[in-house]
Amino acid sequence: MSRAAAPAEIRVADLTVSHHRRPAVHHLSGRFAPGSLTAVVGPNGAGKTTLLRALAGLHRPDHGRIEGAAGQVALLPQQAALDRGFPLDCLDAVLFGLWGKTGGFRAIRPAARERAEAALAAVGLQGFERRPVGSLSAGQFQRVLFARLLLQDAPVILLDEPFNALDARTSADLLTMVRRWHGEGRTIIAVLHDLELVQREFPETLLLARDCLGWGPTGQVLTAANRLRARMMAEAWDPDAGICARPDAA
Ligand SMILES: Nc1ncnc2c1ncn2[C@@H]1O[C@H](COP(=O)(O)OP(=O)(O)OP(=O)(O)O)[C@@H](O)[C@H]1O
Repeated sequence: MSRAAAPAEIRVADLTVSHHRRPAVHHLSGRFAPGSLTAVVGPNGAGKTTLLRALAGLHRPDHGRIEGAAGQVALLPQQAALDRGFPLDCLDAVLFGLWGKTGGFRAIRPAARERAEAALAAVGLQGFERRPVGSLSAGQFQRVLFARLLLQDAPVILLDEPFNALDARTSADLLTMVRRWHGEGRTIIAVLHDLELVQREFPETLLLARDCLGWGPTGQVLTAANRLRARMMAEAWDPDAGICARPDAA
């Protein structure tokens, strides 16, 4: 591992997370081992983003517990969830990753600025420091967000659809960074839709369709039967279901 502390095990116990009291993640229990590389897959609306946000401490569970995640997580949000309309240049967007630690740009030290410049260079964006983020292509912006993760140097990295809508070259470069982080002993949890990529690169998989349909070695989770079940549960999704509709729920 480079500089980050070794990750702790993350344990999820009977976790339910809701939007407007309707569960998006329902009674999930399991563990992410330190240094594991896990794909979170499932149909649209399965609760994948909600789970990542809960792990990052951005969405409070209404039932159950998350242990071991607090203070060691960095999150790459979905690009679609980000507003690129405000006037921010690439260097400041990377430095924004330190916001929680510094409390504002005035407190940014020259050493942090140098590390942010080095992070931009590491993702192939040397010379982009003063470019407004609003002027970047989707791929360039994703590189900026990866530079921010580099600067954050967290033991646990959460990635929400990190390769969505990227060209082959950008995806390959960013996948190389994910492999490197994994090689450094960090815990990586990534929401993905490309099941071929998952089968090739991710040893562990959590298959979610609000309820957990499988969590463990990818080959054992991504069976044809489990994938069919996930699709059927997505089709059966009832937006008006009450909280904790599962009959055997505690
Ligand atoms: N802010 C919100 N307000 C109300 N409902 C929400 C909100 N965010 C998510 N939901 C609902 O919670 C459920 C899970 O959404 P979530 O975004 O976690 O799914 P997902 O698996 O990440 O989907 P996708 O693959 O489409 O990104 C969906 O039914 C969604 O409509």
